[in-house]
Amino acid sequence: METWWLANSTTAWLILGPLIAAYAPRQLPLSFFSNRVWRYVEALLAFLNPDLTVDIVRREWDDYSIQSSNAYNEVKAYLTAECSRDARAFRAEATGHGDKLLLGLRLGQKVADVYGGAIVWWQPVEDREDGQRFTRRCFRLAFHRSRRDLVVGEYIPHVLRRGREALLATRRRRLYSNNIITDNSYWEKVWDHVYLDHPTTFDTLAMDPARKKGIVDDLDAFRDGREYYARVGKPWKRGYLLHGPPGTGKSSMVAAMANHLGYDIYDVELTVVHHNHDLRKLLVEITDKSIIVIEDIDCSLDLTGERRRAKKRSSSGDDDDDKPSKVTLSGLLNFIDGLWSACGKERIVVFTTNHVDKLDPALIRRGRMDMHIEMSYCCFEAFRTLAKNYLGVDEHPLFGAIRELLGEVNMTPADIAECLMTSKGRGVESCLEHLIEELKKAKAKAQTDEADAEDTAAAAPAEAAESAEQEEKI
Ligand SMILES: Nc1ncnc2c1ncn2[C@@H]1O[C@H](COP(=O)(O)OP(=O)(O)OP(=O)(O)O)[C@@H](O)[C@H]1O
Repeated sequence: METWWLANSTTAWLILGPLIAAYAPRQLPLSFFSNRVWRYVEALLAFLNPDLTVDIVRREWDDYSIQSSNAYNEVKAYLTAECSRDARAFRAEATGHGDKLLLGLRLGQKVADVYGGAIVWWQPVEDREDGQRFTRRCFRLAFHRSRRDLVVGEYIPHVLRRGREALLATRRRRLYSNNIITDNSYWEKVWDHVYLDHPTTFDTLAMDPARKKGIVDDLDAFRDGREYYARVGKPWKRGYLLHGPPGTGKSSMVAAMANHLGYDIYDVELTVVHHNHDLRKLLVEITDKSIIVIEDIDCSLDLTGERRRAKKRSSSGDDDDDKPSKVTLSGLLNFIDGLWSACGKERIVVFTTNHVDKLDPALIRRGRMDMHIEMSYCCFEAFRTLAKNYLGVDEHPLFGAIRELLGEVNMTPADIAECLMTSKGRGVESCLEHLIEELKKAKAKAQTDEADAEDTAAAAPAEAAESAEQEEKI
């Protein structure tokens, strides 16, 4: 009899237990049970369903913002590297390295992991919380409640650390560009990306070697500066202003920086960002270890005009002036040192311009743009790098003539690279001779332009006097 009762009650609990655990209301009115009875019920429920779960969500959001989660990507990388062998259903992704595919867990696929003697379960799931309009994707971690301290205190940090390492090892760097943001795009993708395969490195970038070394050292100090930035209480961010004529290598410098540091590039096209608050949407989606670039910043927005307009408004007392529909200087300054300082780390911002004198000093003051780098016309040392890149030579008897001409004439590295490319296949000597011809032509043109300018300057007072005389007669 006793055995029968035990068998039947055990079977009943095995069937009913999970149902009670799943459906029992969490907050029954306390008046219904005495405290003590309720505690027994809680203990029973815990006994029947002792697992705890933690969701690592892909995107974190509150009522006002949405943010990609680094932790989600790290968990994904960890599971792909360490646990996917036991899975049966996969999701394949291109690695970008040859024909290899990376196999990740498919939605719903459960895998086990063992750590410190504890078994935990991972499952990628998609669900919708009560009251939420949108489904959310997450990795759900389940473990026995007795392992809570081990899992939360040691296992999760271990997973994130290993995931970060796996991401770094398999990562293909990306070049992001921003989409047009509409009012509906709160939940849409604000960045698109392609994989970054730019060949420029600091070895192939043509510029004065001492200045190049200064920049590389500065980048290295930044990359290794986690503790330094924490100690001095500054956000781990750095700003570079690249200025110089077209074709001197500003974009190439950004690519070299990204290749050197192993960072992604976020290329911000400000002309399609219609409001200051849209910059915020872009910013919160940017991942750490990235370079944010705004090219030709002087052309991207009326940075000088906004201050003038502000002055005019305050003098006329007209606050209801039509608001600028585009990003303003103050919006951009907030972007750089407001929110920008408050979230994310290990980020670099780069502005490029052909006209540094047009920029508002507030935008480029030290602290916002920490290092101003002038990209200038090709010097002889820079030419040597180009000769090595394009012709594969370190020395040549014609280098002397080229050195002399480069001291007298301004030619951009882009123009020199073009000369060396167009004469490809003709042999080194012939290439260099072609370049010398081009340099001589450029020198002759510069001399003619200078003479013309002098003539115009000399003629100007005589012309002014003549027109004044005519005005007097009238
Ligand atoms: N310093 C340089 N070192 C090596 N190559 C260079 C350099 N400058 C220019 N080039 C060559 O010229 C091309 C154009 O250069 P790049 O776009 O980097 O110049 P830029 O200063 O950004 O020009 P722009 O102001 O017009 O955008 C590059 O693809 C590269 O081949």
